[in-house]
Amino acid sequence: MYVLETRQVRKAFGEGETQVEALKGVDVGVRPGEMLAIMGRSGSGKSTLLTLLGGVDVPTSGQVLLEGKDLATMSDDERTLMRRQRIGFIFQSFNLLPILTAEENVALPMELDGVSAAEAKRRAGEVLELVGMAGRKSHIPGKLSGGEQQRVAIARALAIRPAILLADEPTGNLDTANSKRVTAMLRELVDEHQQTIIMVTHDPGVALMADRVVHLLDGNVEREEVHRDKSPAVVPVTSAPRYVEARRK
Ligand SMILES: Nc1ncnc2c1ncn2[C@@H]1O[C@H](COP(=O)(O)OP(=O)(O)OP(=O)(O)O)[C@@H](O)[C@H]1O
Repeated sequence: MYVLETRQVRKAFGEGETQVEALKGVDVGVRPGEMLAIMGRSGSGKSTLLTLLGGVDVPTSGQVLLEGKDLATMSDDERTLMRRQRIGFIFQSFNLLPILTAEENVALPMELDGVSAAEAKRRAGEVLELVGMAGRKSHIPGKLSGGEQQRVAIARALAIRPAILLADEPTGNLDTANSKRVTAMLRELVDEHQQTIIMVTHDPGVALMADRVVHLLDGNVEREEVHRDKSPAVVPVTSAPRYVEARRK
């Protein structure tokens, strides 16, 4: 059972001779408490796929199902609400407001969503603690390292307790040390809090931390690598290799 999945998703941009088919019939899904990485060279369709998975855009054909419900059957308002309440987004650029403290950056979207200031502050404290930033909650982004800023952005995304965290190149702007710290933290969210994560990455080291990696090529799934099998029917085999590479039919 997948929390979020695509079924034969196609996405075309433009018309006629200038039409680009960014996705050509993609099936991917993420299981509860699984970390799925999406890789592929530039232009292979990764960002387009993430946009569809997050309900920011709709496919030309095929389905995107969140907990079994087809996003295309929702009205724009319903889809926006679903996105605000069920999906957390993080990006390569941290998108923090420079004049607000870490705590205020995390609390603000909740307050805009109608949560009281006191409750937003309480929840901000909780998620900043979760990402190891409780000690720096009064700092403005300019006083934080890139890795710390990304952790604040992750806290902001987690504040709504999202069913899925979607990450577009979360380590793309970070040096190696910070990239490792942020990736380890995402892994911890999966292992200790069963957070479900889908992340697009170019970095094979980051992808190695995922349970599964889907490789896209020219708008199709090229292959899938399983590092840790999170399917319910798995029987542990002690002699199994560290990961199994399965070519798709
Ligand atoms: N809004 C759009 N209008 C027209 N073409 C688009 C649009 N968005 C994406 N495309 C095209 O769809 C294809 C897939 O793009 P996409 O951004 O999903 O790839 P990507 O794998 O994320 O690339 P990158 O790693 O460079 O971000 C590309 O050929 C791109 O030019």
